[in-house]
Amino acid sequence: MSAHATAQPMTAHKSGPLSGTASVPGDKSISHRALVFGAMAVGETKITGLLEGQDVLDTAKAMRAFGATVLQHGPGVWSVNGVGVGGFQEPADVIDCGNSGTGVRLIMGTMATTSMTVTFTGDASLRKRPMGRVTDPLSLFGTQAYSRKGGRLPMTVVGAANPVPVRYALPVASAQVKSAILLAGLNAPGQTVVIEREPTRDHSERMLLGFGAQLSVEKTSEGNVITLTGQPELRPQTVAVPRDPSSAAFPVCAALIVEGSDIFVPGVSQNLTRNGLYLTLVEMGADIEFQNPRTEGGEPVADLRVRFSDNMKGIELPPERAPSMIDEYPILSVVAACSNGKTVMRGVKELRVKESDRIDAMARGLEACGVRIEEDEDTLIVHGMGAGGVPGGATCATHIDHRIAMSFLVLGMAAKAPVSVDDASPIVTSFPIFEGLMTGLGATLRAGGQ
Ligand SMILES: O=C(O)C1=C[C@@H](OP(=O)(O)O)[C@@H](O)[C@H](O)C1
Ligand SMILES: C=C(OP(=O)(O)O)C(=O)O
Repeated sequence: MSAHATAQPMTAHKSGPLSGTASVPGDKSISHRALVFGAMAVGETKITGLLEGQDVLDTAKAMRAFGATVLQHGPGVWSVNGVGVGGFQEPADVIDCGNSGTGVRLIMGTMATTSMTVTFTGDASLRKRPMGRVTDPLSLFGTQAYSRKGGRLPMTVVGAANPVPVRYALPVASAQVKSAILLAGLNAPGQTVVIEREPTRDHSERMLLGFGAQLSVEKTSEGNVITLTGQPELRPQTVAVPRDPSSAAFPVCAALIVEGSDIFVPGVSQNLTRNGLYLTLVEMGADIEFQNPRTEGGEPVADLRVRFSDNMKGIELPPERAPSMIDEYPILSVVAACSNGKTVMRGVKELRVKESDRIDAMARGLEACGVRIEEDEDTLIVHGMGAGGVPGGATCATHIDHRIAMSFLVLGMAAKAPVSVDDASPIVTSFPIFEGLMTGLGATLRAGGQ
């Protein structure tokens, strides 16, 4: 099942100017949700622009195991014939979510308030990640979970047959935890309330409303108070998945640091819960034009024209921005290395529980490439070496983490000497066309190490 059973080393060489259009695939968060919410609805949900990355394909497989009919009709064009949570069947085998935290946590939420018992597992990366953050609040509904030590997968979840609604204040800023509780709340009679002090990506709230859920969001001094009324089934939808701003980050950042580049990146989300990287890059002095702002698939988007920016400056990022760019810190740290002065990222300890410990992975790889780093549990500081100033010439460990692999390959496009990654195979989880898209812009990526 693992997308990365065999390691695939890859090397990025210093690139000439990048040019052309970078059309990135569909948003991963919205793609997972389209499949899961579609399965929880009764009837046919039609999806266009679905990300066909391994994480999302694993969620499609899981939804089939619960009894939904999930079909691909063409590239990105899918349908889900949902049976509603009430019509879910107990999967006959273990649900393997591969590399995907979003997949496993959302799916736990969907079955937490049913009378089913489901065993979940994942690849070596997912089996290290904490699941207690989801099963603790789910236990308030009456759900039980039996896991390996430390709340790790494999884990068996026994749904609550007679769930009670829940009121829960999130102790960590996590859209996955928020979403799992909301999905469990759908099958609990009465009102389930989730309070988030710091806003996290709001795709579940937006999409659940489209799928006919009764949900309100109130902004209070405690933060966002999200109230959802339990109801037996959702209404099927037509979902047009917008492009993924977290994937767009890679060609955008590559163009900013590769001398002479000038690229066009259409349809990048301007959703305030996702656009922290783009705000940060502008503050650092990036040459990005935001053109043709509009709404696509229910999300505010703009087309980006991005040009090489040889005089970007390091900044201190406001910690409260972290949830809106949580997956973008690895690639930001590459831009920081190619900027002048230091970039200070505080309040980022969540990065330690992603596909890898991303603070450690970026720190070690950047150091190997000649960049000075400071770090503590919750902080990463990168001392910039200016455009074209990073020596490179190292092989960086990716720890089964797609974003670490892509970040170091982008660094190799701008560094003095090639940069290799020990394993590029995890890239298929979120950005299966990364290699073709980047080489199409003019990058030189070669299979194998140095
Ligand atoms: O809800 C989602 O789709 C996601 C939420 C984030 O995780 P957390 O909820 O753990 O912050 C993010 O890192 C992940 O890539 C996708
Ligand atoms: C953290 C990520 O994904 P997930 O939590 O779904 O594995 C990511 O894509 O960067």
